[in-house]
Amino acid sequence: MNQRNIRNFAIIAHIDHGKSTLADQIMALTKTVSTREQRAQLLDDMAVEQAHGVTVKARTVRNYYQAEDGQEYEYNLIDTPGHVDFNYEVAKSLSATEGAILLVDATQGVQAQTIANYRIAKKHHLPLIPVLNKVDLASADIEAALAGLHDLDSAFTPDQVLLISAKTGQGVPAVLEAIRTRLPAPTGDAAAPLKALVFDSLYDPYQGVIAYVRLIDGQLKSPQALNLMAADCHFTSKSIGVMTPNMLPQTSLHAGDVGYVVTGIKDPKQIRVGDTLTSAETPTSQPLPGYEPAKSMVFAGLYPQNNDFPALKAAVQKLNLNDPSFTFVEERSEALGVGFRCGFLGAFHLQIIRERLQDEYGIDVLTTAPNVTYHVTLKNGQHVVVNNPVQFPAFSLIEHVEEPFMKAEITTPDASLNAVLKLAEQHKGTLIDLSNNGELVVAVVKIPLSEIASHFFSELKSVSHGFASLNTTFYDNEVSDLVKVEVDINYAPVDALTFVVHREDAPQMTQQLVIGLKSTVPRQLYPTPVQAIVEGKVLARVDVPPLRKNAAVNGDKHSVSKKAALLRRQSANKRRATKNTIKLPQSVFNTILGI
Ligand SMILES: Nc1nc2c(ncn2[C@@H]2O[C@H](COP(=O)(O)OP(=O)(O)OP(=O)(O)O)[C@@H](O)[C@H]2O)c(=O)[nH]1
Repeated sequence: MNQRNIRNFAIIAHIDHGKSTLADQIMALTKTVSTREQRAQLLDDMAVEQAHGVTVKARTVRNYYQAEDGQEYEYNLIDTPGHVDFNYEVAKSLSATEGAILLVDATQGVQAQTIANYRIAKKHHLPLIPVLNKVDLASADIEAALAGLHDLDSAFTPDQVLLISAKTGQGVPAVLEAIRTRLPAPTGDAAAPLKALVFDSLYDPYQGVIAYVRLIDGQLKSPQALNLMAADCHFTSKSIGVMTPNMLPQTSLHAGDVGYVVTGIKDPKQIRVGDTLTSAETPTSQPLPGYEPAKSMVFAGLYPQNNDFPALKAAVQKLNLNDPSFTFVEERSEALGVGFRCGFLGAFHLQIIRERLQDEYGIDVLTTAPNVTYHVTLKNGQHVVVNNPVQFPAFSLIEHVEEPFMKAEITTPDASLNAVLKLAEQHKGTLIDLSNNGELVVAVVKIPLSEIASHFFSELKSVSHGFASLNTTFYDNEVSDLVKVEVDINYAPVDALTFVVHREDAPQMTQQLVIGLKSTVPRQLYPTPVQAIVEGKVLARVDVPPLRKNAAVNGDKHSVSKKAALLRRQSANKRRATKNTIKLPQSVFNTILGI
């Protein structure tokens, strides 16, 4: 196809504003998928996506559009995720496009994630088509939403904004026309040496690594001798093609096209998203700038449930190829054996990775409590960076500890502002700015990342009746009063239960933890003490009751000799048990995730 007739675009929006529904509607209108194939949310086909109703991975689909000018156009659509944890995917998708549709739900107007995505697009200098969705709903407030868009960008005047219902299809043909008339065609040089951006990849058990590429210059054929420039990895393509959304083989791809390359490479480590693909014989002189690696914010240990570490390792490597935004290094825990310490973009990302390991690779993992990165300055002046609570230095050696703080932009209706600010305060947030954007208030709060890493987002949704939205960026590392909590079960420390908390929260959290552990630690023949220890002192303790009645307590009904025999047996068991460790089920480790 002539480059003039190609448009590469993405749809960006706040979570649930209707991106996937619009993508499905575009595929239906361009007859990319036949009605027989049509099923709601074609693009969100990953099991985790259907379970949570959100897009996790960006997708690519080629559509052919018969425009009003009588010509046929190639529309390469890249669907992007909407959750805060996946901003990284959005930036990756956008770098493969020449423009985007900025979709806003008319019942909610501009939200935090709309603003964040808008800024990412502007950073890439991408032209945007503003679109208001869900105008079919009675609760749609078009006037207010138009005003919000105009506040966001003065170029978004009401006559520029398209009104649609992605659900009924109303107004969607005008969006298809706007893509052609308002977004530019790619401008690569088809005669120049091949230069393509690898913007995504996945691992196929039969074909090896499949790379998704955007051709900037030149042509791609198959088989062709190719090179990944940053990795200096030479290979010969097995086949090439486009996504419709299923893989459709092609004989060639040209500058401006988006497609896939079956590389045949079996080692996932060889391919990095952001790398430049070129011809091995006539390489391009200048590689593309590539991506900045994503910064891990939340860390947790992942261990195989069934001790099958090699299987976990293979799965983690393959999954990392498809989602390079999580990091992993091997670690060993006394309680759990060999596993990985992984870094994630946020707590939701951790949950998604865990579920993908289970859905896509059949691997059940044990996870430890998530933590952030601590910067510890020791009394001897040494500086230590801690990503694993077990390595948190002894309290007697510590001068001070710094932890990451985030700048959280919370966009909320005026009515829930008080509840939202109270919640932020409970989580040690301090208000640094408050401004109005129409009906909405934007509160900017400085808050420790550790406080928002697990449940903050859902609490925020609940105090604001679902209306508040959150966008976070790194603020600074600042000094906090933090302590390490160690947990002993039957007097033996369980390293995987170690965590770091703010000193003021330690009494309440350790109490909650031991109460939780009382019902999850498997009962033994003798009472099992569970202790939470902070700086050498036991802060909280429970005894897990024995499987059988305790002779020492319930001895009345027995004769003296029977009682003595029972006591002897129980203490012998106890002596043995301090050496053997009790096998702990996942529920024990979940207790810590729940508090
Ligand atoms: N009434 C109405 N509902 C819509 C419309 N567009 C989308 N929806 C509904 O809104 C919900 C969210 O739509 P999705 O397309 O999944 O939203 P999304 O933006 O892709 O969500 P994420 O991928 O999670 O960011 C779904 O229940 C849709 O059926 C519309 O035009 N009208």
